[in-house]
Amino acid sequence: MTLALKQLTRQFTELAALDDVSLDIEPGEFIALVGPSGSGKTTLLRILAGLDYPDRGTVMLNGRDFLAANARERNVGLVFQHYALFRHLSVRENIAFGLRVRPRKRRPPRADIRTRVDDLLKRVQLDGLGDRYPSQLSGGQRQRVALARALAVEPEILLLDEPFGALDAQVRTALRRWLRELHEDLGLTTVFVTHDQEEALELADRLVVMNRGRIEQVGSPQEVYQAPATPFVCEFIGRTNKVALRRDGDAWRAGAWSIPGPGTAGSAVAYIRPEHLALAAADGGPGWDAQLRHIYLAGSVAHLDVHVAELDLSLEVDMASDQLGGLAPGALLRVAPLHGVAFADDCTRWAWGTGLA
Ligand SMILES: Nc1ncnc2c1ncn2[C@@H]1O[C@H](COP(=O)(O)OP(=O)(O)OP(=O)(O)O)[C@@H](O)[C@H]1O
Repeated sequence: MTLALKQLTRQFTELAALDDVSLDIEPGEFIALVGPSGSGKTTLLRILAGLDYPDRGTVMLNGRDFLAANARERNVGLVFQHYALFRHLSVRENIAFGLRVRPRKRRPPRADIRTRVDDLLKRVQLDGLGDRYPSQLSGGQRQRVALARALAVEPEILLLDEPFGALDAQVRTALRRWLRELHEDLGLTTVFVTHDQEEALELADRLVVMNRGRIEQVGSPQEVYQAPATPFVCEFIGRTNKVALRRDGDAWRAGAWSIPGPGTAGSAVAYIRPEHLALAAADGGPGWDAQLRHIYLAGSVAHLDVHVAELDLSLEVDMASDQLGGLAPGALLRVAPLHGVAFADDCTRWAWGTGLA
């Protein structure tokens, strides 16, 4: 039941909202669409939902034209960021709506609808609130009702656009784990739009990173994080340090540190994750002399701001808080990149260190 998107293009203005997007979504997959505002995520979701149509391209499901089916026939569940509930219906009635409006032949008996609504209320942790009206709920509770309503019709494909955008961090974390379990329990195929990278990295089987209507990279969270395919992905997913390199014989050099690398271009940029910078006492090994400026403690992780005078560059180094020892601002250190990827001016990409591709 692969959902095969081929060369989708959607043009509202001169700049295409979707530009030649192709993607195969496998049954049971949890896909996260990530990208900056305006990159085309919602447009893609709306096309899958049957709320919009591409100017070019196809979507096939089991070899059948998915775009030819109307929104109801597609068997998708939808939750948008501001997906209004019916204000004049109670929570129960909202959840039951999709079942009640079915043609008589496909409509479950009343008692079954009641049982299913009870079950969904429990699943979204709103049992006891079924008789309230949307105006009597918090924003987060309303989104959970919207989710329950989308699930009531037992969709095969669940489409979610920033469903937890309105929730506070703790509830959000709890709900996303719950959503992942639900996705597995119900055997759903889920496409999830989020601005929150951490959410995407934690939840998804595969991330689709979008930029200006195009797909920059598709891969598992680990692939996208550890082996970003483009400079955009390096900067958009996770945090990274950027170090300018120049060609030096067979190597690429930044001050006292150099790495081998291909290409004939004159300059390049290395992208190094904060946790891939190692700190050591100043012993003259490969790396840079640096001074520790600040330590920002964030629970189990410490973010260190170190300054490399020879590059006139501040770098962010992450380490486990319990490894800090006696480190204090002002300390003189040696900083050495362990892994990273680099892109030369002519777009040649290479990785160094272990565990990267
Ligand atoms: N109905 C429309 N008419 C004109 N332009 C539109 C329309 N819908 C979307 N766009 C434009 O298409 C581009 C992609 O929009 P889209 O909503 O898909 O982005 P997004 O990645 O979902 O952004 P966000 O994260 O802010 O929701 C934007 O430049 C947007 O302004």
